Amino acid sequence: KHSTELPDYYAPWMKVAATLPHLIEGHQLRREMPLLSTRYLQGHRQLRLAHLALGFITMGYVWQGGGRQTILPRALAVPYCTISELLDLPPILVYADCVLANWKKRDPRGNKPVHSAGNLDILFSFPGGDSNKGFFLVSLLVEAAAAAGIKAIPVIVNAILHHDRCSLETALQDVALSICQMREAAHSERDRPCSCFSLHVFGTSWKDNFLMPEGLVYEGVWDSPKQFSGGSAAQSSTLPCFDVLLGIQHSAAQGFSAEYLSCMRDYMPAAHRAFIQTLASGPSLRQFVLATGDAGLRAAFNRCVSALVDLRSYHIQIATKYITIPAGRCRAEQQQHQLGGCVHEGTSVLSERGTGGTGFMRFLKGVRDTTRKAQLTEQEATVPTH
Ligand code: HEM
Repeated sequence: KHSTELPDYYAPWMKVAATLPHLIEGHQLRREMPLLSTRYLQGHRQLRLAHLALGFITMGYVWQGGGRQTILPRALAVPYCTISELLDLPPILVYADCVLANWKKRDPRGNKPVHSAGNLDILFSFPGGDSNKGFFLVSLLVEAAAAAGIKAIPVIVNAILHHDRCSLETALQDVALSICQMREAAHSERDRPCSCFSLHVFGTSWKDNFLMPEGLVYEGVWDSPKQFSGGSAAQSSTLPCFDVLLGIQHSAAQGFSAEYLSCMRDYMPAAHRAFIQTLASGPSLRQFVLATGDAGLRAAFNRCVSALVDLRSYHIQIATKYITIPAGRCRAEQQQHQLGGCVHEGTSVLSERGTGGTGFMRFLKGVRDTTRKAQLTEQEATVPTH
């Protein structure tokens, strides 16, 4: 069962996390908080919920003043790092927190399917109201659409091991359909108010960030400051799973993409990481399809690749709509009015974010173009593979 509540003992965390936008806007997020033990947290789901709540509080605390806060107080740092170690996740808000764990059913007893947006709500958010809620829920629906494709992966591996072409073709169709449905899930939510702007401020890294060149001091945990990357959908394990399945390697001409993407794996839940590693060390689907010389299988494989190219092309459009355009608008506003306030103070952080300001477009297009090159051609199929 998905956890949306912690034992009463943790009410101080849950209360602060639930009122975070209000506290940040009023600059009321302060150091004072009781140092709570982590020993009353039971099981993986409660640990994940606690990691989510402390992640939101930490990001709010650090960025409410535009990055002037470089020490995370002991009462936050100690339990946060203990929980992070138990989960094998870094002590920063990750995608697996703010998207995968950050939801509840509006009507828990109702009959509406959980995947319907109308029945979903988020647990925690940053200032920016419905806009960052939109980002979390859109991403969650895209993840839900990927589930059928991920479930087809073990079927594919088994089919390769047993030379079962028929099951393989059906499972590849399931993967292609699921990737198409990820795109549709993102598209169907296009009218939802969604700006990643506030998320890009409050989800910012303290790694390679000029505002916090040393990183963040986790008081009472480590003697020296630590650097970690902020939450990004690049930490989703869905597309890396499909990349590995289809033998798409983002290393070729793009050392930069490869390094960033492989670094993002450290921000995924341990089980997701392990799944991707196991898949990478298993039999090669690509080699198997080539070796069979079966045109039907090749077409099914290529439909998966095309669906992934379409998804990445659409993703480029949404990144433009939700990041490039709002960030440009905000910078222009800033120049005109010299605005203050925490969100605007954080604008400069944007240019240093993730893959680096406008550089992310080049990165996203490069990744999409490498995906396109993974199409199997008839000539390739006739070249002996060993
Ligand atoms: C409003 C929605 C979204 C926006 C604005 C957005 C924006 C971006 C940006 C700017 C990057 C560059 C890397 C970075 O800065 O960290 C990125 C990378 C990435 N995003 Fe998104 N993203 C969105 C939704 C999603 C969703 C829902 C998924 C998948 C479930 C996703 C998957 C990825 C992946 C896998 C990468 C790495 C590049 C790749 O493999 O194509 N994104 N995204």
